[in-house]
Amino acid sequence: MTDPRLTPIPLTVLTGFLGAGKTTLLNRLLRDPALSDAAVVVNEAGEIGVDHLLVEHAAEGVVALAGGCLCCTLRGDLIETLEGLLRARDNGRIPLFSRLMLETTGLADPVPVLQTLSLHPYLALRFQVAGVVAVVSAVDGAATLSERAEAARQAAMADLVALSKIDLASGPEAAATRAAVAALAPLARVVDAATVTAGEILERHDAPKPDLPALPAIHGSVVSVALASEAPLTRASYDLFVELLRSAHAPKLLRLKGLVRLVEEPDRPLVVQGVRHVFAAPRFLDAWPDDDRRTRLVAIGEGLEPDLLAKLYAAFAGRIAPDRADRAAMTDNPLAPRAGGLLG
Ligand SMILES: Nc1nc2c(ncn2[C@@H]2O[C@H](COP(=O)(O)OP(=O)(O)OP(=O)(O)O)[C@@H](O)[C@H]2O)c(=O)[nH]1
Repeated sequence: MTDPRLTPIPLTVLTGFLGAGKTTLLNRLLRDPALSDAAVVVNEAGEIGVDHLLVEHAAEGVVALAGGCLCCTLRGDLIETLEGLLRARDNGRIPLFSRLMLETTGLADPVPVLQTLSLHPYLALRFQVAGVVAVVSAVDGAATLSERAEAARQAAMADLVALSKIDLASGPEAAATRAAVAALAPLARVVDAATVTAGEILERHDAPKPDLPALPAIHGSVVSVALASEAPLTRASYDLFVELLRSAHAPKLLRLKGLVRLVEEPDRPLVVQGVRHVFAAPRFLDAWPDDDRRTRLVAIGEGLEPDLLAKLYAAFAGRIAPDRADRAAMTDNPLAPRAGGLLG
């Protein structure tokens, strides 16, 4: 019998522009038993990774994080991550996963990713690319595909295009997105990201791919800015910060995401999800996903100025929470009774 460790592992590349809905789709798929023994690699842009914290995998599931350059050239971190996963699997340190889902960054050029997976001597032996799934937002897909070279290349290399946010899109928006997808990826199957099954995603796809050369650093002037702070923010400070960020940087801002520690709810993080000017209603996770309880935000945008953003953030993150100030004012009040008094 052949050693199961040596059978090539089917690998599905999940790509799509910033905020298109890759993690949302992945989380839904990971609830399907067909993916119960899948490992997940999240390739993240920027210094602070938050995406992997938002992937809801089963407790024993394997989620690895590969950081790196915004455009993800798969040279460096991602290769090391994949090699490390194989080593850990072969040594029995992690479960013998039978599939790999690789979520690329929203700015990834998928061409070098696919080239490396088929040309790297060891990775090509151990993995078999089963398909490329591109998530495209039905709301602004047509504009994104025409304005962003990365998004167009992601769709062009896809075997299957999953249209997300159909629930939010108007009829004309969805129709324009479908037309733009059909022009770029005429052979790809187009499905609804909200209902596509794990089986459809995982089946082996062999749609011929256009012969595109890899482009160097096509993300151009897109910058990723990481903001983090130890002290919790008040809800009011957070809301004001986001409001100012939106009004001052809206045209440049492509994505804002992260976890926020609030004074009012320090034991569970607020999840922030903004895609261009559209911000989802913030929701709380039940608990912090790891030991790091700092507020961690990542802003990605065209020509963002990291210093300006950091100063804006510091103005709010550094502010003393009003409830503490009130308390201090009461305890320091010379007229208040001392021991056993007002505040004990
Ligand atoms: N209404 C609606 N919202 C969606 C849908 N898909 C994604 N979203 C929302 O869009 C935002 C971005 O979704 P993500 O899944 O994080 O997008 P992503 O492609 O993983 O983002 P990056 O990794 O930053 O590129 C979140 O607020 C999601 O809840 C959808 O089909 N319908």
